[in-house]
Amino acid sequence: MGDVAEDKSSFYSNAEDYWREVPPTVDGMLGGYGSISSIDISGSKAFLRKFLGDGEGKTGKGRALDCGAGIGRISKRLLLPLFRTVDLVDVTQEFLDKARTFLGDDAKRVGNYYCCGLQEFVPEPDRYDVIWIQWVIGHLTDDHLVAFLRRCQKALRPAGLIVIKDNVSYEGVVPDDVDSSVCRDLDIVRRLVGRAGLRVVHEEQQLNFPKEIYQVHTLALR
Ligand SMILES: C[S@@+](CC[C@H](N)C(=O)[O-])C[C@H]1O[C@@H](n2cnc3c(N)ncnc32)[C@H](O)[C@@H]1O
Repeated sequence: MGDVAEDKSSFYSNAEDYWREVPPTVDGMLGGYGSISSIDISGSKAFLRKFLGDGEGKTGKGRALDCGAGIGRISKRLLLPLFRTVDLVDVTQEFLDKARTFLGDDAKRVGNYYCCGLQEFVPEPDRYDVIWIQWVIGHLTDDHLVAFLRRCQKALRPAGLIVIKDNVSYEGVVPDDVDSSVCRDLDIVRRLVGRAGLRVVHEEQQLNFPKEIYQVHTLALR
């Protein structure tokens, strides 16, 4: 990832400082683009439905993990409607506190709220049917992302699936000094996924997002 994250500790602490100041709202989660949340969720639902079901080789609907969950925007409208139980992990405690009310009645079906950076988080082995990682990989260094994906693979149930949905740059690694993150191009993301020993089993571009923002791609991994 070059120089950007050479000083790893400030790369992470600057991001934590940034997110601590962001309001715990859908708009806050999406950098002022709260209005695209419905399109995002509809696209994700259609993507995930291709894999879920009861037959041989289908992904189960028991338990999902929402990574970099924030206030639970994705848990509320995508994961809790599809899975019996959902765990949330995020580095910002205030967002997880907000999730408890934001998720309403369905908060009953949240198993755990883990306040932890993904660079340190160890999901329990053999636990999840789906591990959803959206708009957060840019906060991890290359090595930490690869290591996290490896731990995620161990945490999957049979026929389980890891999904990365994130911004992709046109070319190379584009740093964002405001929130202390990077945006990688699709080839770089695919290479890191390969280094983690995972295979891309399906890939789509999210359509109908505003033209001025990064392209967003969704990758299903096993
Ligand atoms: C752009 S928001 C996306 C939230 C959610 N995934 C969504 O799409 O609504 C990024 C989230 O990542 C969290 N975050 C930032 N760095 C993190 C890290 N190293 N580990 C875990 N979460 C992190 C922030 O607290 C914030 O909730």
